[in-house]
Amino acid sequence: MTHADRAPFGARLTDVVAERGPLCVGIDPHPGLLTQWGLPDDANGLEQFALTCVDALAGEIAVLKPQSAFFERYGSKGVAVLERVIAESQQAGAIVLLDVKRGDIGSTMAAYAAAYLTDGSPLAADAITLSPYLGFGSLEPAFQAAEKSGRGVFVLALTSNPEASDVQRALNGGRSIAQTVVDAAAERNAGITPIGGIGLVVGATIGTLGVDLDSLNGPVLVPGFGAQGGTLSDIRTLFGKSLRSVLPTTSRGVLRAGPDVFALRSEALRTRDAIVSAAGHH
Ligand SMILES: O=C(O)c1cc(=O)[nH]c(=O)n1[C@@H]1O[C@H](COP(=O)(O)O)[C@@H](O)[C@H]1O
Repeated sequence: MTHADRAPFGARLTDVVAERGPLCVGIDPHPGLLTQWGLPDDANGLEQFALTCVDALAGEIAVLKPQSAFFERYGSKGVAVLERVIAESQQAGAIVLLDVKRGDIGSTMAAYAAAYLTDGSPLAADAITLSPYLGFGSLEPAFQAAEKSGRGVFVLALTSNPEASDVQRALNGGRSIAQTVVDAAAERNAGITPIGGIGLVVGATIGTLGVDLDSLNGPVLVPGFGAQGGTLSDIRTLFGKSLRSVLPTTSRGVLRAGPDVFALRSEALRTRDAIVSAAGHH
């Protein structure tokens, strides 16, 4: 598929979530998980792990989120596995959100956009994660490449780690940094139906939301439930009426059910069903 016939990301995400339910599963091949699955901590073990995840999940789960670092640590062989994970997951109908958390000066950002958000690149995914630490505006080349090709981005706003609040909750002219990220994303998503392609990342573990997401008009990726201690009830409390655009994501919480393909798939489906009933979705 080329950018000419790919629908905008917000529409594609909305459709796949309507069909498959609101869940993203992270493909995070931790060395400890490889061991638990009886696999060697090398590129062959990585390949078996990652392709088992694709086999179990890509035909059923709306979004898969491979975490790049766990592939990069095996060098070029690991990156080759990541390329297969992206291509084979897309073929099975999943949206692939490549978790790379990029952010750099504009001209270098253009090179990241060419690598991850442009047709013809072997690492092009449907969306990537971005860090706004160099300023939201520095991410512009990624926004443009994504918009042009029916792809999306998820910008870190309130991350799930305990160190996050020093920076993200700091005030800038009376608004928190996180709120400035929300507002800048909202401005770019305004008027797009059903939703815009600039998503945000807001952790399930953050305690209180403290930002106003009402005008975002974009998806919210919510990591941190499961292995990091966040619960579905935390998600419901945090997002209340904006719950419809929330996409919970979990990695270890599902991956620990492997290596059996059926056990892995049923744990993912069980998680998805729990989200659907907690949210009163669909
Ligand atoms: O962008 C992310 O995906 C992300 C943002 C965040 O605030 N917290 C967070 O945990 N993540 C990622 O989400 C995944 C969480 O994995 P588990 O804790 O195993 O569910 C990891 O790949 C993290 O890198």
